[in-house]
Amino acid sequence: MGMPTPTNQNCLLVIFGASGDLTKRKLIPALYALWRNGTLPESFAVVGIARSDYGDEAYRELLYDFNPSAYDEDASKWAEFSQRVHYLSADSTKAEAWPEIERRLCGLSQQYKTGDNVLFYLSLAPQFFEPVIRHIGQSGLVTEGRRYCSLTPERPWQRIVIEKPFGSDPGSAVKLNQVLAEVFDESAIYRIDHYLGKELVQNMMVLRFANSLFEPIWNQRYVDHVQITASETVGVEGRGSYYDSPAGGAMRDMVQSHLLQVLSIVAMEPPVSLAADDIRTEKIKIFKALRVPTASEVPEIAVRGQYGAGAVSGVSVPAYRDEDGVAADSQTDTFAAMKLKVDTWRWGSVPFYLRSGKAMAEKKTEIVVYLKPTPHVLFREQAQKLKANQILISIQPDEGIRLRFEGKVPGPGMQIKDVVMDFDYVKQWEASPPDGYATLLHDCIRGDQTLFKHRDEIECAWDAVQPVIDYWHNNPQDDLPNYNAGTWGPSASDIMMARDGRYWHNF
Ligand SMILES: NC(=O)C1=CN([C@@H]2O[C@H](COP(=O)(O)OP(=O)(O)OC[C@H]3O[C@@H](n4cnc5c(N)ncnc54)[C@H](OP(=O)(O)O)[C@@H]3O)[C@@H](O)[C@H]2O)C=CC1
Ligand SMILES: O=C1O[C@H](COP(=O)(O)O)[C@@H](O)[C@H](O)[C@H]1O
Repeated sequence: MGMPTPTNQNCLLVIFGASGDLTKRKLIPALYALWRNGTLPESFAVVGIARSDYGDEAYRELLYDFNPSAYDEDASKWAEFSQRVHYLSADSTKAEAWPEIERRLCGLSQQYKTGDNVLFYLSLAPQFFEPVIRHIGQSGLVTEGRRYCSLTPERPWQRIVIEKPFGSDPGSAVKLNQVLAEVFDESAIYRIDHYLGKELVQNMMVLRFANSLFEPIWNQRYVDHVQITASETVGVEGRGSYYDSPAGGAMRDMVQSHLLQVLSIVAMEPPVSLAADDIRTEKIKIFKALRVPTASEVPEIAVRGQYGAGAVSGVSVPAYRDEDGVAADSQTDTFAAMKLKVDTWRWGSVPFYLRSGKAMAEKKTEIVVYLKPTPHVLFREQAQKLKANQILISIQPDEGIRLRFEGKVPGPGMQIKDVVMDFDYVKQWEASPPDGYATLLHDCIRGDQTLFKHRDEIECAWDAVQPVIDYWHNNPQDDLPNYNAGTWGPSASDIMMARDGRYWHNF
């Protein structure tokens, strides 16, 4: 974790799914950014594998043309970097493709002197994870005795990065973990969650553990509740058939993965050190402490939404059910909200409210910690107007941390109004936050698992949300769609908060 530092670890990066959106939009630009700031190893090369038919040069052109703005105005820099990027047309899910894959990887590792260090990146649809992992295991690329990750340059390593979705329910996640464990040691498995690469998520650790200001109040004695929101203005944007499949929906796509990860960092105990294992140990405890709801509790603690037609920032958006690949009577949740309890000494009865939705009024990802009122209200005449103190961590956009508290209005008398103290990331550092994929890829290459999910985190996260998913599956909702595109989601989610005497942070 932390600022990228030069690494002396050689590495051949093998991307499966190299013609896809993620590779073109995120992975190659992130590698280029790392190369530009000198944080890639000297001996480094990329080989992309997919079925589409390209030669090396045509593939480089494909990458550049997809996203020219990611590669500077200085075309010579891209030309220099891209010489390290190669392409192999092969169907990695098929055994017959593997002799050629092995031959090519061996050739490139000799050419670039990367030795036996290989980073496999599965940028594929989830149905291809298992066959490709098995083929990697059967190849000569991961051999017995080398299935570990090592920080010493002399000892070769092979690691695997696996993209989301990590399973679609507890059973499939356990199965995928088993298949991975047959080939790789846990210390060589990098389950990526791009939210953990976001600067303000990482800054949460610093906020909590490098300051004496926050930690003393970070508990059930002072915290009333915590809200974690990830609202998006986009709809499903061409991913309708995936999103509307049994593996899709906001609860699986966002809450089970990203939002629970964020929650674990908000809720964890201080680790004994910054070592990856120590941090992950504390996160795992939080995942184990998530209270698993019963079916009868679901209507009280969870809300499902689906958007109908509307407008986002003045632009018309069709109803979810009118998107390509979506069933006309779809029950899929494009919005999900859930109240969770973390059964630990620190958090007692403090509720954590999570919500995420597509086609909403605004794009924002934030954590808001609401503090309890003072034990005694001295300003009785204004008691009704006093607002809860809030610690707001804005993950994106407008990255920063804002404290909201009560202040005196200037002039005679004692008028009180809430004021904001603002740490604005861009103003403070005079730079935009780096892209999370650069941080995460760099960590994979240097062997730091801090920002990657352990198998236990994934399995417990599924356990916590599965009762809600099952309840929704067994109880179709006849009021869908129940929110218009461009709004803050279904009224049921406000009602869930109002039942607890609370409201969502919407400004
Ligand atoms: N795109 C994004 O922003 C994000 C994506 N992800 C995850 O990353 C992974 C990749 O996503 P994305 O790039 O969007 O997906 P795409 O559909 O754009 O790309 C998938 C890749 O898989 C290859 N592929 C398709 N069918 C087969 C097949 N039968 N056998 C072998 N290869 C096949 C395709 O190449 P070809 O047809 O040439 O073989 C292509 O390179 C997914 O798990 C996704 O959930 C996660 C976060 C964000
Ligand atoms: O993983 C995913 O994340 C994106 C949202 O990511 P963000 O960085 O823009 O907040 C979401 O659109 C997508 O559905 C989901 O799979």
